[in-house]
Amino acid sequence: MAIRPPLGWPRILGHMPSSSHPEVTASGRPIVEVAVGILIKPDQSILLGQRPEGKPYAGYWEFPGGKIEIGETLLQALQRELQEEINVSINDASEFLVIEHDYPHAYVRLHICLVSSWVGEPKGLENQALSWIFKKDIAKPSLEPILPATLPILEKLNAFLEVAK
Ligand SMILES: Nc1nc2c([nH]c(=O)n2[C@@H]2O[C@H](COP(=O)(O)OP(=O)(O)OP(=O)(O)O)[C@@H](O)[C@H]2O)c(=O)[nH]1
Repeated sequence: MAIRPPLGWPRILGHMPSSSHPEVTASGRPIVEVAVGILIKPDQSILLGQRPEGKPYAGYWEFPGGKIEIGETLLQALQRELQEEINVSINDASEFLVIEHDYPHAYVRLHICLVSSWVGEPKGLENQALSWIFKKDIAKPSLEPILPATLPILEKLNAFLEVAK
């Protein structure tokens, strides 16, 4: 099955959301733009990683990714983060979803992309644990705890994969 976003979705991988003046929320909090990658195998299992020590929510499970740096496009940020965190290189990705979440430490906007092709075997380069989740467990993985903003992504991915069957 080809993994691609629903028809009509904007192609934003070349979009450069960061600038030296980040967007702010109505209450004045800067919006932190984040590139997030869902590695998905042909059998539709997906990769989660555990947040390393020293970061907010250390030990929580999340998708690989991180903040988009000034001057980077979404795809460039995703390529850099996946290389730095899990040692895989990618040429392309498909936009899947954008969600925002208000954490005590930051207000984040997550640009979530599906990645169905990569080079290299994923390996936690920041000493973080990695785990493949089978398709049947995507809606409710047994891994705990999971980042609050990552849970709705798993639900939406599960629904998307069901429809795309
Ligand atoms: N990578 C990733 N970040 C997520 C997910 N869900 C979620 O809420 N986030 C939030 O998005 C932000 C990502 O920032 P990060 O701290 O991982 O970024 P980074 O790797 O650039 O870290 P650094 O600033 O230490 O270099 C965090 O506030 C994190 O809580 C997810 O599934 N994956």
